[in-house]
Amino acid sequence: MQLPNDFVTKYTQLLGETEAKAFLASYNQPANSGFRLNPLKPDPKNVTLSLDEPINYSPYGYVGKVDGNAIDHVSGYVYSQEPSAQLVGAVANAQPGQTVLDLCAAPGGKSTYLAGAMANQGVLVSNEINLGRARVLGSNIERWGARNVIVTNHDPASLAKVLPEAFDMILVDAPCSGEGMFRKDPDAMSYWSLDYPASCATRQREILTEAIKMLKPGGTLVYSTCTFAPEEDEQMMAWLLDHSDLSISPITHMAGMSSARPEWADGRPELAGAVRLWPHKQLGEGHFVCRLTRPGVASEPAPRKKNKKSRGKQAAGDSAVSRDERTLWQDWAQANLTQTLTGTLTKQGEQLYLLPNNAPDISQLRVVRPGLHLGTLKKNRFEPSHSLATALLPEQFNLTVAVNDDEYQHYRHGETLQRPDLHGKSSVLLTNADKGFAIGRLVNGTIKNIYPKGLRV
Ligand SMILES: C[S@@+](CC[C@H](N)C(=O)[O-])C[C@H]1O[C@@H](n2cnc3c(N)ncnc32)[C@H](O)[C@@H]1O
Repeated sequence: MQLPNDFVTKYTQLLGETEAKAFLASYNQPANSGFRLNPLKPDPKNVTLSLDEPINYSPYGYVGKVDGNAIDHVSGYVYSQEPSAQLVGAVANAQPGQTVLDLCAAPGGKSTYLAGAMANQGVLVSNEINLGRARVLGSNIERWGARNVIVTNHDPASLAKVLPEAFDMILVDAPCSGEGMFRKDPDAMSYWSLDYPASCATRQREILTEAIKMLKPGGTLVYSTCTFAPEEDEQMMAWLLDHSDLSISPITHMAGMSSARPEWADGRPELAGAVRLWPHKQLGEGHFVCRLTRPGVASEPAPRKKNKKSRGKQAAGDSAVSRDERTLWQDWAQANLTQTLTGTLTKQGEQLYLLPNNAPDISQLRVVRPGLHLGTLKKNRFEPSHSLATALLPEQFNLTVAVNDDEYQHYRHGETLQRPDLHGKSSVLLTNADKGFAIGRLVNGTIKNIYPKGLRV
């Protein structure tokens, strides 16, 4: 790979001749692929991918390449994520019941990690500034089957205005100069110049300034990049220490991890508590991760104030859903599901969602996905959402239909399936290799295809 001359010179000066040689040579090696299993699934290891090469710092992580059309991927049993990116979720260590923000979240690698660790308890707000990318994030959250995720589309400053001190944990996986992406995406190199890290750093300071406003006292902030530039890594953390009450909470080292380099910033020793993953020292593209905590103890959240503007047309809250609409959903759920789902019904247009319990007030936010998508409210009829296929367990459906590999392909093409022995009309969960991947509509022996057009092959 032809690296920019300035890049070579910069890292030769920083690392010294010998280490720089190994580092720069790593760019001639192929990129590493990895994936994570989904702890939200009933039997997460039930996948056809090899689990022979676990990633030591990522409890559900393995080395290997995912096929996007395979049932493991389509059913949300696995998420493709290169090994070193998995350290971020591991360090964040999100807990069930927490209120968590992933501020720069698309396409969702870290958010799916956090959601898996939270076990559908608590609330994860996954925010993405770019609407197109926020929609991709929404569909990855859907495939992963997480039920407690609210996907928003905001710049950090406008989010901070609405959600001050709202989160126990905030992840800032910052937009960066992406020096760890060059192997995966050589085009990323075309943006690079000697000045590029400094311009990325300006944006990172803006993002962090807003992020810390949203952190509760006692909360944790995790900052990460996929670049090696000290301007965006150690120097950014030194700046944050000077501009906040946060302090670094050192990351315990495991094989392959290196300490961050205080001497590449202002030399303060605590910066060594952050971690660098280098491509010449471990299997992965490279990352910088730093965990910081805010002093204090979080107080109980203040009771929600009713917002005058949003009353009546509230985006969040049961009040937005009429009694008839609620009945449509409840009738469908009673006929097709074995368990009641908890949360607050909310709607966007004719789309019905289940907002997780204890969700922050989202009525002032631009929301792409307010929790679990339940389905579409039609006139006198409820159409279940595809999300239910990946978010619910097979035993939560009254009727599941196992399909073979050919039928799996056919259904994903948009074809109907035949089951002459099944009578009546109902919704069914379709499974392949015991994994729910789609909802179908049974009408007297025929399973009509309601697979979303955007997901068809
Ligand atoms: C490194 S990527 C995030 C990757 C993601 N966390 C994952 O694991 O899949 C950074 C994200 O920040 C977003 N971004 C760009 N400018 C931003 C800004 N000024 N404020 C917040 N986010 C921004 C980008 O659109 C991008 O999706």
